[in-house]
Amino acid sequence: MQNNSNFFPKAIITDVDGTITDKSRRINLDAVSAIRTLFDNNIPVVIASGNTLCSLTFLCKMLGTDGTVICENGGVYRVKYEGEIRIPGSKQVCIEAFSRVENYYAEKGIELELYSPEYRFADVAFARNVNPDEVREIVSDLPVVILDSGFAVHIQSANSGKGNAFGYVAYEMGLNVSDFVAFGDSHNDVDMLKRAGKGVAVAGGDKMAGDAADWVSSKKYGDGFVEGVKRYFPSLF
Ligand SMILES: O=C(O)COP(=O)(O)O
Ligand SMILES: [Mg+2]
Repeated sequence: MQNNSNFFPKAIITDVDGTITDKSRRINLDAVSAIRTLFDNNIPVVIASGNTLCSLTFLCKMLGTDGTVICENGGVYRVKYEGEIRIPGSKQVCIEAFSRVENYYAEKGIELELYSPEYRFADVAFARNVNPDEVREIVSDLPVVILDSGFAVHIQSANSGKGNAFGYVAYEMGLNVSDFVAFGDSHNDVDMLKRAGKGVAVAGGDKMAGDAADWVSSKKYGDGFVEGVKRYFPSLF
């Protein structure tokens, strides 16, 4: 994190759900417009989410970015559409951990709903009908981390968070993480918010994101994202 007031960011990295969407995952149209303004002014926009590569590729096409994405919370990343798909995460350890979690809850009569398992290369994501802290406890001896995006619980292999992939992506782009403003709303954004030159947490998100950020917007979700973009790129608006 940088604290100097002479901070001139060269790029942004942003979370999706809860940051450029509202709580029901409807995209904020002013956020779309702000992303387009940035990109059209040669400010790279990296999309970093717990979502899958195929859904984020489609989102990038619609937004009009160059396709640079961090997916599955850092389990997968790619620089530009034509870049190689890189998979620092290990799905096998996540599947093993999930099977333990699934059995634990099955004994209590609770079924876990997987999210798009057929499209995931690296992590396991499921519905938040159980407590993420309890899930963490169940697999505490395994080489996995449990992330809570506020929209899903994710099982990741250790060292495959958004923050790690952020470092790799920035390097491939010829930038430093300190050149970026990062935007997020949740626990799964914490390492990314801390690594960036400036971290912005949008209002309405969880406390951990707010604590990790340099600045918290006064407006919620996508409106907070736009507020942050205008704050750090005033000359473009
Ligand atoms: O996939 C999720 O759990 C939510 O994704 P996010 O990282 O864009 O908030
Ligand atoms: Mg989010």
